[in-house]
Amino acid sequence: MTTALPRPTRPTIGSPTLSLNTLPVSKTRKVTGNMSPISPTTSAPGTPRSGLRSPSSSLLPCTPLAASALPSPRLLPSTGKSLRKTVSINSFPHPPATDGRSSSLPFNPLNYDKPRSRKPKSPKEMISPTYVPSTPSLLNGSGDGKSISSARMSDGLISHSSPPHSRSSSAQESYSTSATTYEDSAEGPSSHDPDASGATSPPDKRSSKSEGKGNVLVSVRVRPDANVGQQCPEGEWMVDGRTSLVAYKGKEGGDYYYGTRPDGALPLGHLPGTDPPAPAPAPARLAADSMRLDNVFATHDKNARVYDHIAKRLVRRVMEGYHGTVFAYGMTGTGKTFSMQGTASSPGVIPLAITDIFSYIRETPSREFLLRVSYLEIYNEKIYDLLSMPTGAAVGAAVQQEEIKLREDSKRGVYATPLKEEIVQSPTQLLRVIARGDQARRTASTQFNTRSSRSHAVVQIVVESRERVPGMAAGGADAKRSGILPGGVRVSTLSLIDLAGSERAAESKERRQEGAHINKSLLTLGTVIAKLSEWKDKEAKGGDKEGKHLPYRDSKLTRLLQGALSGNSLVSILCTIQVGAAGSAAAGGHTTETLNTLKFASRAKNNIVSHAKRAEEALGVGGDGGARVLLERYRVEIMELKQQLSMQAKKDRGPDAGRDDEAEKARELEAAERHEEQMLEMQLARTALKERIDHLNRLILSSKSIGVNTNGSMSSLSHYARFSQMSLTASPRSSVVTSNGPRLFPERTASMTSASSTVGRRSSAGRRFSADGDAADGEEDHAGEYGDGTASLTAQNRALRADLADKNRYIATLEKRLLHARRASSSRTSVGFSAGKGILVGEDHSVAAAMKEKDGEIADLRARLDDKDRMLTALRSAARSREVADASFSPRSPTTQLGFLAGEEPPASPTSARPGAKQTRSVDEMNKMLEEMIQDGVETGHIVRGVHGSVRLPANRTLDSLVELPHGMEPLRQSPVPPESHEVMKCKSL
Ligand SMILES: Nc1ncnc2c1ncn2[C@@H]1O[C@H](COP(=O)(O)OP(=O)(O)OP(=O)(O)O)[C@@H](O)[C@H]1O
Repeated sequence: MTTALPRPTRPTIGSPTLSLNTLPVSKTRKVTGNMSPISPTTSAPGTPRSGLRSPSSSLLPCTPLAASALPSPRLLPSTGKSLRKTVSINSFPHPPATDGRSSSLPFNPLNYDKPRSRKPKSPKEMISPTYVPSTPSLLNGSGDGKSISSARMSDGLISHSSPPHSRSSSAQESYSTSATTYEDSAEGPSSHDPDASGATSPPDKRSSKSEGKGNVLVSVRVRPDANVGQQCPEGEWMVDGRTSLVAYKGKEGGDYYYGTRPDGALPLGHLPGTDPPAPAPAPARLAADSMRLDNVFATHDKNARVYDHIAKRLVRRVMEGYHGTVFAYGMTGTGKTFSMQGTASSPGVIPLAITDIFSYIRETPSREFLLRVSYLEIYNEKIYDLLSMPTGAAVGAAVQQEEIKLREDSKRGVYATPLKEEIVQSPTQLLRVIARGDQARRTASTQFNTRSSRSHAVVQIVVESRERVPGMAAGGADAKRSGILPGGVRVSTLSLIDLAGSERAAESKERRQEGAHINKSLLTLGTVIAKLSEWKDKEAKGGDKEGKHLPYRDSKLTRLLQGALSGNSLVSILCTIQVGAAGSAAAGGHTTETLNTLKFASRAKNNIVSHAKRAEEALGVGGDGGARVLLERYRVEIMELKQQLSMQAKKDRGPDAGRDDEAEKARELEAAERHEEQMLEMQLARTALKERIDHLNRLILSSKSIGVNTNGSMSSLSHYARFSQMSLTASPRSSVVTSNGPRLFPERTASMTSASSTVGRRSSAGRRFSADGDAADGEEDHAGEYGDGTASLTAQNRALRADLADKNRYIATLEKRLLHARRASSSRTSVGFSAGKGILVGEDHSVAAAMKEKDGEIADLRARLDDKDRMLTALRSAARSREVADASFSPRSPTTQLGFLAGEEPPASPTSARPGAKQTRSVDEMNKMLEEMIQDGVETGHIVRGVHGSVRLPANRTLDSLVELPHGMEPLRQSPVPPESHEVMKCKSL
């Protein structure tokens, strides 16, 4: 089945150390010193250029052969060594359809075939019905009391049948690692019993018993010799995977057996937690520390098989809450990196573990998980963060990094800090992170390995998990409502360590220095492990429980492994060796090293006693340990953020919504105000227009009233002429006053026309100063209504008063408008006037300009008002003079002689004066003055004298010409006359 891995997604949860994923770029490792980069030509066929490791094509499974059948000595390792290629995480192989492990095609994590479980080749291969590992262990299954259905294969390895549900690990995103699976039939796929001791017993009891001892797996893997093809090159060595036996029958070093004796009788060596084996008829030179190994992998065993036996169970336990450590130990070039990282066609422990981790997560919907990964190396006794290394750094360039130190606390044990941890959410993402670290790791060409790891590399995957409460994920609303919080968070760590290889003194100084550090740290590791038995004894006696006498601090490696070595972790050790026929390159000079490795394995198996316990569930985020529980921290953070969000949303809905409403209301209000303003403006404009019309009407009427009395005397004519002139003079001014309006109310142009028409019509009804010079009409008019002249003066006075009142009203209106405009904060809308155009609503005018204009208008109006006052005073005076004159000539009107117009002040001292003479004189003077004025007007052509003594404008003159007053007349203050006013005047004059 072809499946596709999901594309890596960026973590949605932030972390202080979270960084964006980067795609692996170059697969070549950074090399140090004189290391020569791997040549593409040295890559095994089918290996992608990414620098992935792949097995040599010449390395094929071999069958143990008799020493006599061993091939002849091979080339020197330096010349015939197989090449090392870095595992390309994102180019892992497509598991082949047949066995899933022999494809040489580059692996594409995004699309590969689901591998099939490996099946026994034939029934004959099953030679042993059941194999129960002798060491009780959570890792080999015996320790937890679970039955492991396993079958020994013809090659001596164990094959366990897979429970139906267990293969989900090889579903999407998984590699087949199924040579061995263990039965968890009692556990449902969704209920991985965290109790490692079995499903039939109360978890805690059983686990406390079983967790006490023997949780160390020690395995040996023999690397094939590239120069001998499929033939087993053991020579003095015998490797039997079937019986987990490695035996050396050397002439010099004696016989060493690791594993079951060749005769299959009894295991060799002492098993921890069991009675010492009965004295066996061991070979004479049986090594004292020889003992049974958990697994011996022959040269033809693939990485998947190795993983299945040494790490699969441990990974599962880690997912269940145990700390787990897997490390590869061995001489340089023996296959540690090959086993841990693997190749494109044969992924190693790390990628397979990652696959299983995510498979487990998929199989466990009842819990939620959070994974973070760090990757460090110990190089020359210094710790470097491989995830913080600058990518693309020059080969051998000094890496500037903050010094990473090891610290210890009661909950976390020993840990490196500051170390970048990346949260990962998919296998691809995790693999890429590790691939990035691999690129940064220091490698160099050595005598035995063209790409020798010059550092110990530690991948740490921290697994946080918590029981998922249905409907309450991440402390959601349901959780809050119900008040039930999800369970505590369990934190466990899987450490996958690829140690640098022990080696002899190298030629180059740099290599020697590196080698010295490597050897020293490995020696310290060996010493610590060797002393563990001593510590065990002391611990059993109640002393040195903390193992203070153990030299953990002698090297960074042992310090970092302290937790695992002291038993807090499940441990699986893979020791890699390379054996060869006597005299072969593989054997030559390496026997001692190989034997040392086996001794190390033996000691580790003997001495390391794990009492690993499942991690306690951390509740809350307090405390040292709790503070690192990101799952809990994030849950709390998410809750807080959700609260903030809801508060914010409320705020937004409340005040903001209120703000919106307010804004809406404000807008409406503004619009309403604007509308009101417009209406007011219109109203004002209408009012002003009406006032102007009324005013003009009054003026016309006034002009009638002051029309030259055709029945009267010349005095009367002169009076009327004079006043008519004044009135006419005033009329334009009055028109000017109202014609100032157009500047403010240009919309009245049309109305103005109408008004003018009205004026014109009315004028036609009673025109006095007809421009056409129709004297007859004028004289008829004069002869009519105002024959006596007295009434006309009174009427004129009244008209002037009305005009004054109009002006006052108009001023009040303008003031009101000005006030309103001042109140308005901005010049949002104003009704602009444009000559000849309609109302322009919405034009923006600056308030200041409008105010200034209005101020000017008001001042102008006030000035005109003054003019009116003066004119009124003059009229009063004239009226009085006339009345006095009338009284003096006509005894019929004694009452009017001293009469005053209503509201007029009486003469200052009517009784003291001699009215007769004075009044006669003043009337005469007045008549004289008027006559002079008329005469002036006639002489200058301003006025045409009619037949009956009436006056009119000449045909070619307009009212404008009347502005030029006859000599002696007091000129009234002139205001600018807009064109409209002339229009009006013209209309009037028509
Ligand atoms: N089991 C194996 N099958 C095929 N090839 C192997 C096996 N083990 C190792 N090799 C090859 O041997 C070479 C050296 O292996 P590797 O680099 O893993 O050794 P190492 O122990 O990590 O060395 P060092 O300690 O120097 O890093 C590589 O080219 C690798 O492909």
